[in-house]
Amino acid sequence: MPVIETRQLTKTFGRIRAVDGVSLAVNQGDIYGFVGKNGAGKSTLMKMVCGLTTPTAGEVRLFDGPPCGGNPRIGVLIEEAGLLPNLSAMENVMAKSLVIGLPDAKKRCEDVLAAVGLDPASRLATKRFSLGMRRRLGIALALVGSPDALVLDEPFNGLDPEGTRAMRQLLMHLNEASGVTVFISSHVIDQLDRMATRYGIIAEGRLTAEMTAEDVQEACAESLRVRTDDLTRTTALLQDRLPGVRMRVDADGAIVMPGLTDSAPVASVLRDAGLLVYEMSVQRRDVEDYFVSLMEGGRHA
Ligand SMILES: Nc1ncnc2c1ncn2[C@@H]1O[C@H](COP(=O)(O)OP(=O)(O)OP(=O)(O)O)[C@@H](O)[C@H]1O
Repeated sequence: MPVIETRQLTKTFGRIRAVDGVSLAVNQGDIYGFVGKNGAGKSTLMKMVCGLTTPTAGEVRLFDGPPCGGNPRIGVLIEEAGLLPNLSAMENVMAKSLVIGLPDAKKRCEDVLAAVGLDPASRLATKRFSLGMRRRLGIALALVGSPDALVLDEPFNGLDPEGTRAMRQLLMHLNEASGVTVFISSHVIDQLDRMATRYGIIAEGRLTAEMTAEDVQEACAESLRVRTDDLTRTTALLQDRLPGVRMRVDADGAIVMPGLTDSAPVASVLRDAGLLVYEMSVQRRDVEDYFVSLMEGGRHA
């Protein structure tokens, strides 16, 4: 079941089409990594999902129904809305838990602050917080109501590598242990790698690709790359002689066989057929390079 669904969602600011006809579905149990360069439209889409801004066109559906204001089943971190600057971290989460009517609020607030690495006993006003501390508190506020789903816009911004790792682990634990669905944006693919179960790529307001973590693994797996003087014959021959081997053809006419690293059987087929081999190499595509190419607006190869 889709927890979050957008249908042809569009937002324009004057002539800028910040989000341009995006239809995506975040399913129950997904950690959906929403990836795009600065200004690609991630925050604008997430704000529409959370009802913080109205769509110019299209529709948002939450839990298979129309969105209702401030849905308590969804915890949100978008920019820094909601921090009370003169209050401490504990007072901030307590304020939110009173608004949503949490039972046993004090214990829940202490637990959630500890989980994000903030001291519940600290009296420091949030206006004195570093960017990383504000991010942690924002995540605590998103979590305090034990939501079924989280919408997190660039949650790792301002966190150091150790803080990023701890936060990733926390989110993965919530997903695995409690089935919390996570819709998370980032322009740094490294932050989502080995965490996201699915990805959506946004470039200039458009969803240019959607894929599973397995798709990414396959696209970036070690592959044998072969280029000969006759692509059609080579493809037919390899399909015939090496059944079960997956193949794709790259833009330069090379046949790429993901997962195959032993060149001997391929070399022998090509030699017997008298084909001229221009190139035969084992290559591995860098995950970051792959995403950068998709973020530029390229299609999912
Ligand atoms: N309130 C606004 N008024 C005018 N233009 C806006 C407004 N909000 C966003 N935009 C424009 O819409 C486009 C998408 O912006 P958005 O903030 O959604 O991108 P983003 O992918 O979240 O970027 P970042 O990673 O930098 O946060 C950008 O061109 C931005 O300048």
